[in-house]
Amino acid sequence: MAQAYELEPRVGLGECLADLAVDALIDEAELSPKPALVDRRGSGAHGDLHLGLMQASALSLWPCFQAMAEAARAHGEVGLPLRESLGRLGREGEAEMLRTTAGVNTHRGAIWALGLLSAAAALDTSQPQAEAVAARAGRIALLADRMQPQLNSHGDRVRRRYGIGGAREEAQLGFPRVVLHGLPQLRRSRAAGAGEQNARLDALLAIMAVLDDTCVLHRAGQPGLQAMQGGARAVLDAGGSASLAGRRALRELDRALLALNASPGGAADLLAACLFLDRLPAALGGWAGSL
Ligand SMILES: CC(C)(COP(=O)(O)OP(=O)(O)OC[C@H]1O[C@@H](n2cnc3c(N)ncnc32)[C@H](O[C@H]2O[C@H](COP(=O)(O)OP(=O)(O)OP(=O)(O)O)[C@@H](O)[C@H]2O)[C@@H]1O)[C@@H](O)C(=O)NCCC(=O)NCCS
Ligand SMILES: Nc1ncnc2[nH]cnc12
Repeated sequence: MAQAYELEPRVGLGECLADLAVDALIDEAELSPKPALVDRRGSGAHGDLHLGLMQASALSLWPCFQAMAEAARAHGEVGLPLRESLGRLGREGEAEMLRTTAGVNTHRGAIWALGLLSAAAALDTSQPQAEAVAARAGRIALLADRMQPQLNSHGDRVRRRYGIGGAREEAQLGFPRVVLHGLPQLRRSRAAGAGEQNARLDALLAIMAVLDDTCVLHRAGQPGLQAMQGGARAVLDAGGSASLAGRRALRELDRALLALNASPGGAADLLAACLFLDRLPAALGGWAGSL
């Protein structure tokens, strides 16, 4: 069963969306067993991350998501002023995350994805369906932030080396891996009777099977990306994480990615985006209030 979110009348829209975003991040972090990622079992392929840090990082981002939603309501439309407000708030959110984690990058991609989606959801509460919200987020992401400092990120280096789009393009296209792969798989697995945790694992695998994850490419190159995409497809083809054969294939995938030091951190962020979008219509149902 999907989690139910009900708005208390006194809770503001920004607070509601920040709750949804943080819940999605915490649910993603706690979901287990995820291949080579931080979960309840341990740190996966990460020497510098653990579950407590992921939870603390998620909680530290609540004010950032609330402020992004409020900025969207204040600006009232997709445009450069909103894009540049979100860029500034995103950079402040990153700084707060790094203060909380003593410099470890836990959720950079998640700030980007969930920040855009929170803003897009706040812009038009009468259209809370995943496709509409993701498309609106994409229109914001297409605008160039003139204040954006020159990047020399892992993602930037990998994009130039392999000619792939990365986190920015995923958003600009309206989050196709979430809307066309993760969400449909989440719903298919639920409908087939998989428990909620297995349905979420299947959604993660559906995203991994098609994502050019710059985190994996940076750590393990093309062999890592092929292992991630092919291994995730194999789990789903074997019957998904709720089946015995699928569980075996999932253990194989975990072992293969750990051996390659390949962590699908981008796919994990997009699973959180998927959970956020899945819950949004129920959370915003009948919303007629203001901030
Ligand atoms: C546009 C930005 C997202 C910057 O993107 P860019 O690609 O230039 O920078 P990165 O620093 O590499 O961050 C991108 C992160 O996005 C996730 N990701 C990867 N691939 C995809 C994909 N195909 N689609 C969507 N998302 C993707 C991924 O995040 C996760 O991995 C992080 C850990 O990565 P890394 O730091 O490389 O860590 P390690 O491998 O562990 O490093 P070492 O130990 O080896 O050192 C983790 O945080 C997960 O979240 C990518 O890392 C955007 O950030 C930006 O422009 N920001 C500026 C402010 C702004 O405008 N904000 C807007 C607010 S709405
Ligand atoms: N569970 C997780 N493990 C490692 N990196 C991540 N980035 C986002 N979620 C993550």
